[in-house]
Amino acid sequence: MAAQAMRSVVFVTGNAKKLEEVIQILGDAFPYKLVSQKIDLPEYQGEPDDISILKCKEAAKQVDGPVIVEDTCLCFRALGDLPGPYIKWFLDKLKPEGLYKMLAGFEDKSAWALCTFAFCPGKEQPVQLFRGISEGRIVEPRGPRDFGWDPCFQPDGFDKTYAELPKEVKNTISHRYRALTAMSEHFTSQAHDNGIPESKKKKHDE
Ligand SMILES: O=P(O)(O)OP(=O)(O)OP(=O)(O)OC[C@H]1O[C@@H](n2cnc3c(O)ncnc32)[C@H](O)[C@@H]1O
Ligand SMILES: [Mg+2]
Repeated sequence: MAAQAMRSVVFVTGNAKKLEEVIQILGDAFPYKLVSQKIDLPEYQGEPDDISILKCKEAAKQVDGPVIVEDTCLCFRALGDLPGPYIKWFLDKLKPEGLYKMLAGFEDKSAWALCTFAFCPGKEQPVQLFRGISEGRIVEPRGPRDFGWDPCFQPDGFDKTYAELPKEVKNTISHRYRALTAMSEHFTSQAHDNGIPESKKKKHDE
């Protein structure tokens, strides 16, 4: 099938590392051509679902076409799930060391990462959400510093932080992997329902 016959969708993010992981995780397992656009969307406040919906609607307005956005929260149980959607600012000011120290007075170091992908087919259209969660705990930072709070998040079942784990491992267990799997499955079954045979859905480079 010719590449131009494939519908494309714009992934809007200002975060190059997110984009890198999304491309690595999706591979060709997505029935749309993913095009990226770097736009720094507003950091909304509120509940994660509401934030993702607002963010996606704004992206659809700016792009004026089908878009995907993603929002990531890091929630500390001892802190009533904060910083949650505000993790970006906490990380920016405190760095991974400070995130770890925030829990010094608490026995419970457990945390969970939530990734929400939001899809909107166009301006003024409804938004669909796809979520993925990874459970873990906040530890003294270890490993490379190239992506956000990875050095201080140790996923359950592993003795390494996200930063220490090989990318191929993080990308098969992460909050982002789980959310992308949910989104991919949805669109793949939708493409199937629309009568596009399985063999044509994935082989878009032929
Ligand atoms: O333009 P967008 O897509 O919003 O990119 P962003 O960097 O602003 O991202 P968020 O608003 O979702 O804020 C999440 C924060 O958590 C960081 N982050 C997101 N996913 C991460 C991951 O898998 N590992 C470590 N840090 C991550 C990210 O760098 C931000 O500081
Ligand atoms: Mg953001």
